[in-house]
Amino acid sequence: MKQRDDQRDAPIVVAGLSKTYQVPEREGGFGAAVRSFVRRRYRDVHAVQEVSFTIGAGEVVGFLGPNGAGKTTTLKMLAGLLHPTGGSARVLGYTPWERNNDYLRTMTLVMGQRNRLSWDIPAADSFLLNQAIYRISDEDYRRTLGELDELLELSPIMRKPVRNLSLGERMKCELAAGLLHRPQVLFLDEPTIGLDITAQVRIRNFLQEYNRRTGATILLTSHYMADVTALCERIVMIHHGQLKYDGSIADLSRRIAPFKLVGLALHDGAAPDLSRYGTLLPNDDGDGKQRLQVPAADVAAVTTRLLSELPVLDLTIEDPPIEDVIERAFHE
Ligand SMILES: Nc1ncnc2c1ncn2[C@@H]1O[C@H](COP(=O)(O)OP(=O)(O)OP(=O)(O)O)[C@@H](O)[C@H]1O
Repeated sequence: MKQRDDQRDAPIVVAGLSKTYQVPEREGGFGAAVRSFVRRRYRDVHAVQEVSFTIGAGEVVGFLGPNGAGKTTTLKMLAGLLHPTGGSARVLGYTPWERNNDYLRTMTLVMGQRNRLSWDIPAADSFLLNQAIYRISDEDYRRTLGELDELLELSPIMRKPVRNLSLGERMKCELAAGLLHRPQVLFLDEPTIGLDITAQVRIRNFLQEYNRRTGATILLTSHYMADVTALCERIVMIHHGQLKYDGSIADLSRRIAPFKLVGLALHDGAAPDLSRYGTLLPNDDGDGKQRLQVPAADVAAVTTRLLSELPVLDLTIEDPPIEDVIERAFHE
């Protein structure tokens, strides 16, 4: 069914979305294996439970959660690969799992851990196949490939068989294959997984630029917080399939970790009792500084005292690492 009536509204609207998998269950041993042929028992795995969120046009949102939280299951439902057990979702006005061709031509799902390029042929050949599948005109194909080449530097790599590419080169080609049809909505599942820092930064910069140029809406999962802080102002967090947080990283940080870290280097020989100024943290940064955890509201007063009372060589004020904030939020 074609449903373009609410396209003016938010491109992604998820309401009470749920997915329960039925997993066959049996005990170990030969007897149990035989019995399971006769009567198979199933266990319910509630992978996604009544999750709701709305994503506006052009937003880049980080979708976070620990292993097994239900992120991939949610993305697969939104990409039309899985039917939910409950709730609804509308993406660009379509119900994803109805798999309307117009819908499939306007979104993409790129999974960092799955290959969709053929291993034995050059990516350039898979791109041509995608041109045919998505019915992209020659003119649009040339233009988009040109842009992707400019941003991802594909020319040196797209004519080699995919099996001969490095992980980072393959990921660039995977992204290009997923974007040739210029989707308006991108679901990205760990797009930088396994890449070295340089390649991660490249992909990150590319996604930023793609979003700026095309206004595409992006929902992405990543276990690298640097991806999330660089790309997303907003995060949606799930845990055990349930929505845990939806909002800005800064608000989460203020709520979960309302303190700052004051880094302090003192002149040689000075060894005062720093616990009078805040909570002294183990020094594991290797930068020779001691770190004090200080309530955000007291930072100005505490640093004034430190500077006037101690022989300070260097003093820094830092936000708590985002990894710590997210970790605390999951266990709140
Ligand atoms: N096809 C399946 N059949 C049965 N259970 C599944 C299936 N796919 C996922 N699950 C289970 O559903 C839950 C959510 O899995 P999902 O892959 O969506 O999590 P995730 O947040 O993407 O995790 P990760 O960060 O490890 O990739 C897990 O308990 C997982 O074991």
